Formats: sequence, C-alpha cells, structure tokens
Amino acid sequence: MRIDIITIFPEYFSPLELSLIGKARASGLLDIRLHDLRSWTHDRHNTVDDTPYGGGPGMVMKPEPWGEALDAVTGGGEEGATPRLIVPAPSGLPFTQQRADRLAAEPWLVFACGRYEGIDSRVAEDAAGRMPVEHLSIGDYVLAGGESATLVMVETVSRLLPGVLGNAESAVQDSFATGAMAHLLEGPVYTKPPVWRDREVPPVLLSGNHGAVDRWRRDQALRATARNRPELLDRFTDDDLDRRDQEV
Ligand SMILES: Oc1ccccc1-c1ccno1
Repeated sequence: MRIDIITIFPEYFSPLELSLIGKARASGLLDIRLHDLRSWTHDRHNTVDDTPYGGGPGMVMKPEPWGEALDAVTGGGEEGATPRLIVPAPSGLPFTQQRADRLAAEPWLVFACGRYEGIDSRVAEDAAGRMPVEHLSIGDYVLAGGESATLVMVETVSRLLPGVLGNAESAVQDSFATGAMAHLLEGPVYTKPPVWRDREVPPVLLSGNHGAVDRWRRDQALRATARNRPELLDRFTDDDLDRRDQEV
C-alpha cells in the first residue's frame, strides 16, 4: 500500500518510522510519503491560510496550495491509478474498525491534514471530480489539526495489512476480530510475578485449564463491555450469545 500525507507539519509523523510500521516501510510492505503543503506556496511567507468569507473566528486553509499539492501528489500514480483521498474532520463520518478494514483493501490512500478552521471546501469538491473523497472523524472531540487523526488512521489501517503484524500479534488480532470475543472489550490481563504488592493473579489463569481460562476471559470481556460500552452488546442476539458461550 502507498500512503501519501500532505501536512504543514511533516515532522509530526516521525512516529511512523518506529516499530511495526517502521519495519513495514523498511521491508517495502508500506510506502508512506510525507509532503509539506508549504512546498506549493509561492509567496515570501509561504502563506497557507486566510480569513473566512462570511466572517467568524479563526482562519481557513487557502485552496490554491492544496489544489497544486493534490495535483502533484495524485497525478503520478502508476498506470494512471487514482487514490482515495481521506480528509480528517470533526464533521466526518465515524472512523471505525470496519471502515479501517475497508481502507486496508485500498492500494493507495492520500491524507489531507487540515488545520485552523479547516480547508476551503472547494478543494474536496474539486478533488472529487478525479478521485473518491472521504471526510472521517476519529471521535467526538476537537483537535488542533488533522495530523493526530491521520496518525491514528494510518496505524489502524497499516496493522491490518498482511505481513505487518508478527504471527503472534496477528493471532490475537484474529481472535478479537472474528472469534467468540469479537466486538467485545478486552478484559484484565496479567503477567509475572504471580503476587505483586499482595495482589494475586486470578487463580484460574494459573490453573492450566484452557477451557476454564477461555470461559473466564469471555466473562470478563462481557463484564467490561457491559460496564463501559453496553451499546456494543446490543449487536448480539440472545442466540448469538448462547452460541458464543458454546464456542468458548
Ligand atoms: O478536530 C479536528 C480538526 C482537524 C482535523 C480533524 C479533526 C478531528 C476531530 C476528530 N476527528 O478528526
């Protein structure tokens, strides 16, 4: 997969040089390219924003640099390929694991990181004439810009690509994505020592009884989900829950 990120803060994405994503880039599994929007400004101050038409607080990102940047970045696709343009925005559609699964099947994504009050709306309108465009939100809160949202989306999508996760991690991924624990929150986890500050690890986890451990973990996942995200339980019918109980 090729991922292009257009931003006024390329250095914001240095975390993408680390860990699994860094390794995937080094191995050629992931081709992530960073572009400084100011490269497509032509004035002395490299201006990227201006006051909003109609008045109001803040500044809006100017269309000209974005138009030139998107033309330059998306025009060079192999055999005339076109990317899917992702615009992080508080007003966007919710970015979910399901949407990440779908994006992970795309060969080429371009992320447009807006700041201030956003990007002049004509930029996305213009791009939509040449490629699919999606405005996506990572949650109901306001960020200073699209960079952190893009980091979240790039990490979530990249870890779904074949070969990016190690065998151990991808096994965990599968169990939570499709098995009896699918769509449930993870319960408590423990490692050595068996006692720490007089706190013992739940004895079932030391029992060696895998069936009992699986049942305990599923019960804890149901409890965590009922406590913190009860609406996720609405997805399951009673038959589903009964059937899953048989699976564990
Ligand atoms: O709050 C934002 C500002 C700019 C770009 C994106 C966001 C955002 C908020 C939630 N998801 O994305």
